[in-house]
Amino acid sequence: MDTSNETTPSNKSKSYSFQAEVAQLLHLVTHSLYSNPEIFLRELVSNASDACDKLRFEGINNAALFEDAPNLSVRVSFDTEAKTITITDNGIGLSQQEAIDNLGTIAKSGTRDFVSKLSGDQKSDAQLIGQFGVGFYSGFIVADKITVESRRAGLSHAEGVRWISGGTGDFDVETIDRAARGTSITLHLREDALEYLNGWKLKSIINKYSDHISLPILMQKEVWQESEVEGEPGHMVKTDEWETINSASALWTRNKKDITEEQYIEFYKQLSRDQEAPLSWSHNRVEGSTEYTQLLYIPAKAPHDLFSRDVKTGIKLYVKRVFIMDEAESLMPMYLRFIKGVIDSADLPLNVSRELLQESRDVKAIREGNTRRVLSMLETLSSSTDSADQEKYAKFYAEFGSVLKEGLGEDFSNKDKIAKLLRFASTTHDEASVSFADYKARMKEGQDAIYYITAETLAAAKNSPQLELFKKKGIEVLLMADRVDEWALNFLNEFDGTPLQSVAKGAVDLGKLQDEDEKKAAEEAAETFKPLLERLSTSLKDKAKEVRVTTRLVDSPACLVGADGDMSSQLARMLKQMGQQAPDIKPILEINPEHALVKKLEGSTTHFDDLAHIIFDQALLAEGGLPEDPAAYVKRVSALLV
Ligand SMILES: Nc1ncnc2c1ncn2[C@@H]1O[C@H](COP(=O)(O)OP(=O)(O)OP(=O)(O)O)[C@@H](O)[C@H]1O
Repeated sequence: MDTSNETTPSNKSKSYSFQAEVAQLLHLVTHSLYSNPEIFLRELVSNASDACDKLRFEGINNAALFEDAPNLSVRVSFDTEAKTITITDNGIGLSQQEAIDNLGTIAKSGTRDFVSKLSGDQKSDAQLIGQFGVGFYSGFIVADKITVESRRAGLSHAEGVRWISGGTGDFDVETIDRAARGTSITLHLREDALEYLNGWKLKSIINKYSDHISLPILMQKEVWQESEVEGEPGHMVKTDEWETINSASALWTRNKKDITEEQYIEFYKQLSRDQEAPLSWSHNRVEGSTEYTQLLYIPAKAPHDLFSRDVKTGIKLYVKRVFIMDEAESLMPMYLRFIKGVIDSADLPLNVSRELLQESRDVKAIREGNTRRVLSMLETLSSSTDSADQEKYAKFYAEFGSVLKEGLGEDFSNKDKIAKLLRFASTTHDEASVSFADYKARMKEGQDAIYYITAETLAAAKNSPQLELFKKKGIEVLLMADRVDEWALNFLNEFDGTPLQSVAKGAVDLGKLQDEDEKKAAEEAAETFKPLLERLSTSLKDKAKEVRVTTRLVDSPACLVGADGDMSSQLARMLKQMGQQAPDIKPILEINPEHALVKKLEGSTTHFDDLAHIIFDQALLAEGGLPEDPAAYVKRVSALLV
C-alpha cells in the first residue's frame, strides 16, 4: 500500500488509493458486461467461510478468540428499502491495517500475474475474469458501493474498522466501535442488480454454489402473507427466525452415494478456482493404521504457473474437519502438484505445523496413499476402451504429461507405473499417443531395444539424420521433444525387461537387425577410410571427440552422436540456456562413407579444412544446434559457392 496516497477527507476517516492492479481490475469488473454476475455471492460466502476456518485454526492455541460466540456461521440478509445485501460472518475478522492491506492490494502473485495478462479488450478480458473469479472485488459486479465493517478476533470493541469504497480509485477507512467479532460486507446494489433483493433468488444461488460449505449459512425465514387489502396479491415477509439453507456438512464427509456429480464438480470449482469441470475424481475413506478421507481431482487444464519455481501443490489439509492449511506440499509428490483436493486426517494433531508434517509417519502414509490413488486413476483412464475416457486421457496428457515425466526421477518406487502412463510420438505416429507397451507390441523380430531420439522440436527429431537407417529398415523410433524427456529418460533404462536405447548415443548397434554383410561392409569402410578419418580428426580436433565411419546414415553425409554415458548436446544446450552449469561436451562426428560429399572429401587437397568444418557445422545444424562461429561457417560456404 502506498501510504503517500493518504488524504484526510474528515476527522474520522482516511482515504487511500487502491494499488494500480486493483484499480485496473475494478475498472474491468464494473465496466465489462459480466457474463455471470451471481458468482459475487459465491465469492463472498467463500471468503466468509475462509475467515471462520482461520478463526478455528487460530483458536486451537488460543480459545479466548472465540469470545462468547463459539458457533461459527455465515448470515446472508437483504433490505429492499435500502437496496442492500449483507453477508456477515463471525470468523477471524480484520484489523484496520489488515483491511487496508487486504482490501486495497492484490496479495496473491497468481492474481497479479493474471491482471497483468489483461489486454484492455473488454470482451476477452471479461471472459478471462469470468474464468478466474476475482474474490472480494466481485462484489462490485452488482454494487456501486461496498461497506465492510469488521473487528478482528482478540481486539477490543473500540478497535473495529469501517471500510467504504465506490469501486473506483480509492477507499475510506475509519475506526468504529463494533461489538460483534468478524466481518459484515454490505453491498449497495446498482439499479441494474435489484433482482437480487429476493430471498428465493439468493437461496437458490447459495444452494447452487455454496451448498458444500461446512458452516451453516443462515437466512431469515420468510412466510407468505396475504394482503390486507382485498383483491391485492400477498407477499413474503421476513420473520425473526434464522434458518440454515445449506447442507452445512463438508462435502467430503458425506457418503459418496449422497453426492451428485454436479456437487462434486461445483466443489472442485470452488476449491481450485478453475471454471472448467475436472476430468476425473476419486473420493475414499481410507482405513487402517492411518485413517483419513481423500477427495482428489484431476483438473482438465494446467494452471499458468505449473512450471514456475514457487508453484505449490493443490491439497488442502483438514484434521477432523478443521481446516489446517492450503498447499500442503508434504501430502503429494511434486510431479503430481497439479492434483487438487482435500485430505481430512483423523490422526494428526490439530496444531500440526508444516515442519512437523514433513517428519510425520502418518503424513508419509497419506502421501503414499495419495500417489497410489492418483496413479491408479490415471491408469484406469489411460487403459479404458471407452472413447470418452481415451479423449480425457489425451487431454490430460497434453496438459500434464511433462510434469508426470518428472516422476521418473522423483519417485523411484513408482517408476514402472509412471512409465506405463507415458505417451510419445514416433516415426509412425505423429500424435503423442504411443506407449512403451504399444511400441513393444510392434517391435520387429530380432529387435531387442526400444529406440528413441531426443531433439529440441518434434520436426527436428523426425528429420534427424540419425533416423535414416531405422527408416530404411522400417524400425519405429520414439520421438521425444519435450524439454524434460532427456533428463527423465536418464532414470529409465528399460521398460518391462526391454532396454531403452537412444539412437543418438554410442555406436549403432542394431544387433540381430543388421545382417552380416552390412557389418562386414562397415568394417571394411572403416579400414579404407582410416587416412581420411585421421585427417578429419586433426582438422576438427577442437570440435569433435572422435571421427568415425557409420552405417546409420543413408542420405546425409554426417551426423553428431554422443559417447555412451555423456550428456547429450541438447541437454547441455538446454542447461546453458537456463543459466545452469553444463560440461563442455565434444560430440563424435560420424560420416557416411557412401555419401558423395564424403567421397569428394577423400580426394580433396585444396579446401579440405574448410570442408571438414562445414560438414561438422552442418551436422550440428541438422540436430537443431548452431555453429559455434556462424560467421566463419557462412564465409566458408560462400567461398565454396563462388
Ligand atoms: N469475510 C472476511 N473476513 C476476513 N477477511 C476477509 C474477508 N473477506 C476478505 N478478507 C480478506 O481479504 C483478502 C482478499 O480477499 P479476496 O477474496 O480478494 O482474495 P483471497 O480470498 O485471498 O483470494 P481468492 O478469493 O482468489 O481465494 C483475503 O485474503 C482476506 O485476508
